[in-house]
Amino acid sequence: MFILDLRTVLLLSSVMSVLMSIVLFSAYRSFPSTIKGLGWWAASCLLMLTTTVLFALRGIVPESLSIVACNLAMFVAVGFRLIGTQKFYGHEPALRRVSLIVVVGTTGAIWWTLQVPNFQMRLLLIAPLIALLYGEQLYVIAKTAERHFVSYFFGGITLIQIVLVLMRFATGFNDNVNFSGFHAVDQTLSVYLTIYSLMTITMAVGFIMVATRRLHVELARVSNVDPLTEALNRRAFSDMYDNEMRRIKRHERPMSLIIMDLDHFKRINDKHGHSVGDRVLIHFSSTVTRLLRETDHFARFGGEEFVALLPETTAVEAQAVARRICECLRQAGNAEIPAYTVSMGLAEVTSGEENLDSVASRADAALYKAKSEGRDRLELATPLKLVNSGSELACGYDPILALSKTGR
Ligand SMILES: Nc1nc2c(ncn2[C@@H]2O[C@H](COP(=O)(O)OP(=O)(O)OP(=O)(O)O)[C@@H](O)[C@H]2O)c(=O)[nH]1
Repeated sequence: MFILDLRTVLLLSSVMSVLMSIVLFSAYRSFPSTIKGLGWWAASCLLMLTTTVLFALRGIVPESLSIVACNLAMFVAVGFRLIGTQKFYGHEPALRRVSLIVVVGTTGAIWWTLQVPNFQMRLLLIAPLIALLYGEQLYVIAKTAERHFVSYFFGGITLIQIVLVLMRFATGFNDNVNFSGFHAVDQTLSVYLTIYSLMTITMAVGFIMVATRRLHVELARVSNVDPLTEALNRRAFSDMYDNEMRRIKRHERPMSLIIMDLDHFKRINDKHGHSVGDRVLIHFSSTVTRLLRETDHFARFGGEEFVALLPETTAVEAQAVARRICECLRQAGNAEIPAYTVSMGLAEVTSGEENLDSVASRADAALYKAKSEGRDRLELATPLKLVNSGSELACGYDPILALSKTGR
């Protein structure tokens, strides 16, 4: 009959658990503090190691250690996995629920080990409690994790853990179920414990995979956004522009680019200080982001100059957006920041051949005009074909709309 040498399996699983917890602790120390939960996961790996070692010592050390302490370590380890997962995905950690389950489970383990020894009852109590903890972990992953391979992997392992624990629970209804030591391990239990050991390691791999993926996403985000305003930076915006250009070539729908420059920003800095100036920039960025569509792109080009790209939007439609932004800003002044205004230059992009520099310089010229015409207004850039035609119109502007201070 095929019986695995369980002590060897448990020894290997212990070594792997140590290695995994070292990897997770090192990630915990070196990953950005915005990635939460890693310390809990690392601690859970060490506790799982304790569980495995105590289990392997059955028959050698007293049952209060090899059974009661072993179950306590397992409850705390699975609880830590749940808390780590909740913290990782930004949920409130269920500390009370986990503590309650640990207390109930451990009390049951003490009672049915030391007072009224009963393996079957112990199993029927402990297995569903562990399944509950894993169930909540699966719920958090399903509800919050991004749709990506690593999340499916992590969710999949958690689901397998639940199935394993429930299968173990089902064996509790078999009156012959027992564990009388490593000398008398039957095939089913041997396979179950081997899979369980493997799952312990696989779960740690899952932690590392989701944490690494989060680090990747975080780094990509940091390298794409301006740290003060969280708007895109110029490089990321340029990539977005190239993507939208490809779309224009396919669908031939125009898009609009608006360059925005805060008015007399130097005065705000001089009068209220740099930190208030920074707050104005943050306020401006969040206001515009709120007023744009999710498919629009918004970037800070430097200083107090910003740019918005509105795909599938004509100049006429973009003017309505610009008007909304100007109106919103005029009502912005409060105790935190002074009232401020913005000037804008708008260029419509109709050709899939026009590069960002060319559109931006047309919009910039319109912006310059808005500034010289009194600020707090929008000017429309000369269409590309007129710029290139060499006609009289090529050096002039055709301001379809200049927003007055009343927004009309
Ligand atoms: N607080 C703060 N100020 C900045 C930042 N970046 C640039 N500035 C300041 O923005 C000001 C821009 O001033 P100017 O280019 O003269 O423009 P302006 O005063 O807005 O005048 P107009 O654009 O003509 O209306 C400068 O004083 C810069 O120091 C920043 O990140 N934070």
